[in-house]
Amino acid sequence: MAILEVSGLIHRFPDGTTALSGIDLVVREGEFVVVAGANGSGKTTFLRHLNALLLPHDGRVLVDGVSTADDPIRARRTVGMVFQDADSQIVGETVYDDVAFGPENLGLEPDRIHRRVTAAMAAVGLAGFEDQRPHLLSGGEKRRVAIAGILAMRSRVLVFDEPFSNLDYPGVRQVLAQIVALHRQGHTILLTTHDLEKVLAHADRLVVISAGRVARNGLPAETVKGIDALGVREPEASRNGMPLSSWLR
Ligand SMILES: Nc1ncnc2c1ncn2[C@@H]1O[C@H](COP(=O)(O)OP(=O)(O)OP(=O)(O)O)[C@@H](O)[C@H]1O
Repeated sequence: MAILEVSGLIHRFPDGTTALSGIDLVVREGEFVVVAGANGSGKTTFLRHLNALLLPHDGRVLVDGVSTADDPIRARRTVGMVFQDADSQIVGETVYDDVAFGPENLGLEPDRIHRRVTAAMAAVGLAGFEDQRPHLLSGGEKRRVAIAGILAMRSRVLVFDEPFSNLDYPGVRQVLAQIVALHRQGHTILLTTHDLEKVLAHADRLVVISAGRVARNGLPAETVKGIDALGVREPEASRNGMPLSSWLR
């Protein structure tokens, strides 16, 4: 069953830049899709359409069968987004308040909010951080706070824009392990990265965007071959004819 159906999606910015020039993509519930592409190819603009932060100028984006233009609130509840810049996503004075922000906006009762926040924080390994100030956490911890925030919303689709940027090796491993665990629990995952080496072994599909269009779409091990021509580095293992390996092993 398709949870996301994008067809003929066009996005133009007010200055005339056409960032997306006809994206077609279907994502099934429970899939793990990696979206790659050179700088400026349109990845972030595309992701922002999935939870109705942007709306199509032409074409359509269906989330669980409903157009984002018709019901943006529903799209925002279904699709949770972890932005590249973790600081821009912090809204609470404490980690607890920050994670509680989403469920509070859903209008849930305090008891339910508390249960959801506690469960989400435990799931990302942040139990005990409740009273800390989010701005003072490390980059990896901030990203885990953002992940807890979308878990507390019970988002079925989790979208990560460059989740490994600015993280050290343990930080990458922690966030990657978190994403892989969420996929195993049944969440649909979409993730952009310039560093396919870290994640491709876990993905069901690789989609490459070039000049605002889907240039490639298929099984990771096949689709990644010769990808350099589209401005994305082919992992060393793939170049050498070896199976894709994971940073978690
Ligand atoms: N607010 C904006 N106004 C005008 N043009 C924009 C705006 N935001 C992005 N663009 C342009 O739209 C195109 C797609 O940008 P986008 O950020 O989606 O690319 P990206 O693939 O995510 O790039 P990166 O890998 O650098 O993050 C680029 O040409 C970019 O310059």
